Amino acid sequence: MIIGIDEIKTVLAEHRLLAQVIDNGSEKFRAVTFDSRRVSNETLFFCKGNFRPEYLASAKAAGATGYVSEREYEEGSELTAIIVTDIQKAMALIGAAFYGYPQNDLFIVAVTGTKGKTTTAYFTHGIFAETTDDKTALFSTVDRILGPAPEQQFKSDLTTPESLDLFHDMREAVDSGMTHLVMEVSSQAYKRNRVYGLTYDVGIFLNITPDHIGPNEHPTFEDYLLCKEQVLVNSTCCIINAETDHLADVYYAAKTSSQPENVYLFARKGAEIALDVPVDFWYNNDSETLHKSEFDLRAATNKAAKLDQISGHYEVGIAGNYNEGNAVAALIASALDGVDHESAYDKLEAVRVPGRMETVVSDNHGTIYIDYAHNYASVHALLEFLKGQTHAGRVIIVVGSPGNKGESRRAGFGQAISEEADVAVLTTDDPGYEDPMAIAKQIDDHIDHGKVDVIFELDRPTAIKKAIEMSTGDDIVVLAGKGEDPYQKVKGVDTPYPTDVIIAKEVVKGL
Ligand SMILES: CC(=O)N[C@H]1[C@@H](OP(=O)(O)OP(=O)(O)OC[C@H]2O[C@@H](n3ccc(=O)[nH]c3=O)[C@H](O)[C@@H]2O)O[C@H](CO)[C@@H](O)[C@@H]1O[C@H](C)C(=O)N[C@@H](C)C(=O)N[C@H](CCC(=O)O)C(=O)O
Ligand SMILES: Nc1ncnc2c1ncn2[C@@H]1O[C@H](COP(=O)(O)OP(=O)(O)OP(=O)(O)O)[C@@H](O)[C@H]1O
Repeated sequence: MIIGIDEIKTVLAEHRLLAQVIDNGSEKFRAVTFDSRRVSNETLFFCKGNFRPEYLASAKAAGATGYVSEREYEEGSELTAIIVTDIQKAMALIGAAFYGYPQNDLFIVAVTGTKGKTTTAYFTHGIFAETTDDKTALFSTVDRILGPAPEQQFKSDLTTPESLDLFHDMREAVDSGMTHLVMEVSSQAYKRNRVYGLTYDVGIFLNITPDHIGPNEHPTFEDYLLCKEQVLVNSTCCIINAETDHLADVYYAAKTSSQPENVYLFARKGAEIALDVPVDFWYNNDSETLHKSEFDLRAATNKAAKLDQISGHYEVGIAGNYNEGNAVAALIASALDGVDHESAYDKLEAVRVPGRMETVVSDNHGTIYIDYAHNYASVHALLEFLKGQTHAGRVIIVVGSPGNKGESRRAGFGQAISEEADVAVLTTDDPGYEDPMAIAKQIDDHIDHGKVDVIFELDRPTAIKKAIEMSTGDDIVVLAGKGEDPYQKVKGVDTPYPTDVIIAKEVVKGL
């Protein structure tokens, strides 16, 4: 790939981002990166985030011939300097141009929401994989799928990648024959302008509850909501869960860029809708067990009747009644691309998401559920669902909360535990640079000790062992928050961790 300085200047000027160009003769760039460790000859280097000038010196030594930055650096002397007013926006725009606007060759479904993004992305991907003959890429928190080769399928580091990585991966997907892309879009992606300028064919908004509010994420809930709504503002068609909090705000955001006939609302039958707009699709639970849910979906407006191929009966193979709503969103998205009912039905049943609702069964102790739930809404929904499904004795939960992010989760865990659990084993979950005991105590501060027994055990494998060993056959043991995450993030280092599932299986084997 190659990009010329004139194209860069035009792109930036059109978006009022160009402050100055100090031209040192570089006409073209053959690579773009924000990481000095990935520089090659004729690279355009981006100085962003917690950047240090020595990175630019390293980039220059490695062959960079130009840099983009919000200010001039001595370390970049002799390089062409492109000075911009917003580095993150500039990076997204230049990234799209450098990789030849790969988004134009993809039908893109973007999914956002506090909870259910990954599951909905997997449902949507499952349907499209079937109907496009596996020509659907996936950018999710768990996996990235860029093409058919094994090396094009790998674990993600971020939910929504940095813009240059995003457009690079889209280009690779297109060049590998992909026609569709399903991507999760985090609020942080908008906060950091990783997806600036990108538009989607379909945007899905699932729900919003307080989360990701803290020093490195969003300053306020309002900021979090605003960033999430940007997915709809940048989508041609919008799908909204009409049961979401702040529905009016979310709906008005969708209407800023989509005609009302392109905005679809769905809800569970009987739900009270907080806005006077017709719901396009209603779904109704037929039956649910700990292994699957069955539901019926009906089009309810003239607009929805045009997508009537998805009215019908469905089965999803991931337990948790909230997954029905996630599946409905995926069905509407697929209908907007003309997918027919039969193939959709078959695929939904088979879709699984690693680390969501996994089960380990023990003989004389409780059944163990491992789930990625990691805020108030998801822990509450999970525990309520499990209690409704089993005639359980006690609910024993093993849980921690990450350091340096999502600080509001700590109070949320305390609240959900007080409402739904009997015993809480407070432990470690990605403490970062914080003291895990201090985090555990903050969760404990929000637990009602009249209802819940609390045990502190910071070594997570030992916490899991204690929880399983104390359980009896009627109890439910829930290992929350890590799913199949194979690391504990400690002081900036991804420290290998066997996963909750493997630890639970080992404990059960040794009982
Ligand atoms: C707060 C935030 O979003 N930070 C992201 C941001 O960090 P940053 O720009 O400050 O980059 P940095 O890693 O500190 O390094 C600074 C710069 O120096 C460069 N560098 C560094 C070392 C070197 O030797 N040479 C060099 O050039 C780096 O490549 C980088 O460009 O850009 C980095 C990628 O370049 C991200 O890894 C990093 O995400 C951090 C790890 C993170 O935890 N992000 C979370 C909050 C996040 O984004 N989460 C959302 C999901 C949230 C949800 O569930 O809704 C997500 O989309 O994943
Ligand atoms: N629609 C929903 N409402 C409430 N809880 C949900 C919903 N969908 C899934 N969950 C719960 O949230 C957990 C995480 O689900 P999922 O990974 O799909 O969400 P996510 O939005 O991708 O999460 P994150 O942003 O934390 O990565 C699930 O394991 C489940 O417990």
